[in-house]
Amino acid sequence: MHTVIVAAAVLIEGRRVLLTQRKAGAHLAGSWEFPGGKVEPGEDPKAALARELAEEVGIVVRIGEIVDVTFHRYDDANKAVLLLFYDAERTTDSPDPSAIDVAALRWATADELESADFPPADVAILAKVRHRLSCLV
Ligand SMILES: Nc1nc2c([nH]c(=O)n2[C@@H]2O[C@H](COP(=O)(O)OP(=O)(O)OP(=O)(O)O)[C@@H](O)[C@H]2O)c(=O)[nH]1
Repeated sequence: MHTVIVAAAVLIEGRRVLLTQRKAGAHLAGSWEFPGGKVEPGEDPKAALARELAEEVGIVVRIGEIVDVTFHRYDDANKAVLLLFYDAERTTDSPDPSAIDVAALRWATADELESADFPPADVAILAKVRHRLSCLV
């Protein structure tokens, strides 16, 4: 089994976090997730994340601190993922996000983050994001 390194964004604006939905035919199709994707060999994970956000939802971001790191084995897909979750913020001149290479996107409140809608690897990050959103005034 091989391990894939994945970088994903925690992008919060106005008490909501940006989520994307996986496309039909992909691993975990239909799941909601934190936008991001695979880090290519030799690529800086932060640069990979900025690239993925531009490709998938057309936004320009600054990548901040690491929020969480998770390891999860997907036996059904015969792969494991090392997920690097980073804070991200849109630059002031960034376009609004649009669903360019994802099935859909939405801005979710803390109450809307249902673990069942997300990949099993996201349990810990969901708890952190829920907590963070509920602390915002
Ligand atoms: N972006 C993102 N990926 C996640 C999250 N949680 C999680 O388990 N993943 C997994 O991390 C991998 C992300 O890589 P990707 O988006 O480039 O995956 P992919 O479908 O192109 O992979 P494939 O080419 O192996 O089928 C997927 O297996 C995805 O299920 C998350 O919150 N955000």
